Amino acid sequence: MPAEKSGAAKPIRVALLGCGTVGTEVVRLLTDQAGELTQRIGAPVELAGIAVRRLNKERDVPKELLTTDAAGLVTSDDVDVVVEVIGGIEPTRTWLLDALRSGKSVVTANKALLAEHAADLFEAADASGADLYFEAAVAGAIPLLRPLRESLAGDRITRVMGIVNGTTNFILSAMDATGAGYGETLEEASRLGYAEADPTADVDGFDAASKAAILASLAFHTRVTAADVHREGIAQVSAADIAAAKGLGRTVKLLAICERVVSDGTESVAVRVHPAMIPRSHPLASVNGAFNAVFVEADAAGEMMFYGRGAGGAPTASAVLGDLVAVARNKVVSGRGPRESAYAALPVQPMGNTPTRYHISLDVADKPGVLSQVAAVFAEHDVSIAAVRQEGRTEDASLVIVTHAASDAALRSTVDKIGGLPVVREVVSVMRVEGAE
Ligand SMILES: NC(=O)C1=CN([C@@H]2O[C@H](COP(=O)(O)OP(=O)(O)OC[C@H]3O[C@@H](n4cnc5c(N)ncnc54)[C@H](O)[C@@H]3O)[C@@H](O)[C@H]2O)C=CC1
Ligand SMILES: N[C@@H](CC=O)C(=O)O
Ligand code: NA
Repeated sequence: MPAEKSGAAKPIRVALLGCGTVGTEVVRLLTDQAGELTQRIGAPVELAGIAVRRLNKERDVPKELLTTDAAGLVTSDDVDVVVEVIGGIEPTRTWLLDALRSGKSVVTANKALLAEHAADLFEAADASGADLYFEAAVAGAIPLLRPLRESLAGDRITRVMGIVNGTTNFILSAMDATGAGYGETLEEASRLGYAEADPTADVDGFDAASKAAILASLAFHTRVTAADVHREGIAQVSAADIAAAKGLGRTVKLLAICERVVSDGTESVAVRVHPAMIPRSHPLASVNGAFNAVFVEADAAGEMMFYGRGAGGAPTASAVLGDLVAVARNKVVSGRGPRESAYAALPVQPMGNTPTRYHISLDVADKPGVLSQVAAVFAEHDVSIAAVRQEGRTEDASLVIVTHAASDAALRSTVDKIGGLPVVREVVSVMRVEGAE
């Protein structure tokens, strides 16, 4: 009789690395749902140990499981699966490679590690036949990586675009809704467990860039690392930018955009993270707080939207537990989940070549000929103007310009040259524009 039907299946022994915001919730869910998980997996799941940095910190987890010997735990014969919720590159990379090489399946929420070292980790997993799952690493609780790796594996994905960082979305939403300050909102995001241990990873766009690299790799069957992603954070987004967006019926969001590009018959990928103005009528405009939402476009399936909680202890632990059930089920039937799929080996297009649209808000001298001087700079760079609005008949006139799509390099040079015109007092706001009017 198969082990899962006999009721005497060997327990799946789990090593947990890290017991912070996410780790504590993983322990809680594992404990609260132990009976149901056994039914779903066909074997009980048991915690073999929890690796922490300090043993004496107050935590609501079984004290007898705590250890500071993570290296010993991950290769212990008593462990079948390693769940990593520490974060960072080292020493977690070494521990996870050791675990995979010794045949233990790995579940991790660590996007920074995956975005830099996926190739090594998958290679180690292949060498021993272990599983590597990481649903929590992108868009927290939202099932997104499993759909890309499995459900859409028969289709051709052309674009993945969305909001993948809860902390910055929390900050931008508050700035837009109440005019709240940047610093106080970031503190609140950290208190709620959304921000990374070093929140500059969130605000400077590193976290979203790691997630974009993972999404592009899975969607396009290629290898994209964080270093391949054009990255801009939200530190430069000012109250003036938010006000300018509002004036145009738009709002500002930090977007991750992964696209397949075909030029002269050659295929490449473009992967970028930057703030952008989107119309308030756009579905992403109503994604607020720590929520995430991601659009996926595929040739046969068309457009899909994935929406839910992108950060926080319990939502992230939900994704970790889903992966744990998957790898435990595979262990029970001696099966394996999907391996790395990077056969396409597509080049990454530089940001300068990527077509984008800009919103530019200028403080100009209101005298005859200003508009024509500004328009001449656009023409010189082959950038076509979609809309112009001039306001004020005093010394403090403002000129708001929205362009049609042009290469990002041409738009950047246009802005630089305009900023140097004597009639332009200040370039008040420059931001990319996404989404149809
Ligand atoms: N908090 C969230 O909303 C989400 C977090 N993640 C990822 O989950 C991972 C964990 O995040 P959080 O729980 O929020 O972080 P956290 O900072 O609350 O927890 C990490 C824990 O690891 C411990 N730790 C650090 N170095 C250690 C070492 N050498 N040995 C043992 N323990 C060590 C820390 O003391 C801390 O308790 C990170 O990779 C993060 O990017 C992913 C999605 C959402
Ligand atoms: N710091 C991240 C946590 C989830 O990945 C975020 O804010 O989205
Ligand atoms: Na997810």
